[in-house]
Amino acid sequence: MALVARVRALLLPGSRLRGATLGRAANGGGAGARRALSHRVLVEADPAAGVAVVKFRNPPVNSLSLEMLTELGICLEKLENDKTVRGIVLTADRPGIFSAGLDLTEMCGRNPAHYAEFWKAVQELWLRLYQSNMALGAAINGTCPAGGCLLSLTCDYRILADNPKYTIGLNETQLGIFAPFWFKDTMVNTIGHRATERALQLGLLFTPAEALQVGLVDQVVPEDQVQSTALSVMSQWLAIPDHARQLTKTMMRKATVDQLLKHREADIQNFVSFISRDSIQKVLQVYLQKLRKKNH
Ligand SMILES: CCCCC/C=C\C/C=C\CCC/C=C/C(=O)SCCNC(=O)CCNC(=O)[C@H](O)C(C)(C)COP(=O)(O)OP(=O)(O)OC[C@H]1O[C@@H](n2cnc3c(N)ncnc32)[C@H](O)[C@@H]1OP(=O)(O)O
Repeated sequence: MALVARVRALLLPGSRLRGATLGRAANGGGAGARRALSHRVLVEADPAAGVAVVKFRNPPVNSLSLEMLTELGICLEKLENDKTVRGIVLTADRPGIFSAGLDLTEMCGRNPAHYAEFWKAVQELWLRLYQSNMALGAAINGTCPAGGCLLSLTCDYRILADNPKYTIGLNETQLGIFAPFWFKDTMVNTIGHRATERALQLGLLFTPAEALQVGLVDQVVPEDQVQSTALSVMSQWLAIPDHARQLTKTMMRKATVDQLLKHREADIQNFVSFISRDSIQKVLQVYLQKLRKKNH
């Protein structure tokens, strides 16, 4: 059975995320707040506010492995079907690393079928987030490179913790790979063409001050206020009638979404043949070894 189907089977039947019946929170949250948990994602829902906080908990670095992409996708699907939820805030369960981006071990030393399955899952999560009818906010409480940055860019707004260690950007070229067209389009839609061209060619990771200046994030706040600020900004988004906000969002994002939908299969094939090249495998392995050497 493909991994997506396996995780789905694991999560759906007896899952604590099943249906709309999330458990009541043991602590924290408003009256009636509910808490649910899959292996890698914690959901804290506050039906009174109409908001769910989705927390990444995939140690050590919240990398987007196939399992993580799948679990996150299933959680989002459930929340989208929950009539009490109108907005979602994405954040890391533990401050320090929002997400280290795509899991490099999924792109190294595997076979073409695995690369295709992985890339399809990346596309699916992006499509789910970028087309979501929910208002989406990112409470970025840690470093946020590459795929982590992409996740935050799918949201309607971004709040970043004021810590110079928490850099954000699409740094793919620094690894010797590059951001595909729909990563690029998502950034262009946020900060414009020229700033994206510079950021992507140089693989820039922006400090909070730089990210604010270029418009990659909307607000930089003290570290202990990231989630509360994201929730308070969410109340502004939810003050707008849903249908009007959703139609506007669709109008703004449709052309970008359509590009990927139109070229989805070709994009998978391009990824597989690019990532399978010996030269690309070599640079990824060297990069991973460098990361690992730090710790051994
Ligand atoms: C011609 C047609 C072409 C068509 C083209 C189509 C597609 C284009 C091709 C490819 C597109 C790919 C797009 C890729 C997107 C990505 O997201 S790539 C991932 C980029 N991420 C990074 O560069 C971040 C790397 N990590 C770090 O910089 C640091 O780990 C950190 C996040 C700053 C955290 O630092 P620290 O707290 O010090 O933790 P460690 O560095 O010690 O890491 C702990 C362990 O975690 C492992 N790890 C870190 N990041 C990743 C990762 N992304 N994936 C997998 N594993 C990761 C690290 O190796 C450590 O492991 P050990 O415990 O030492 O074994």
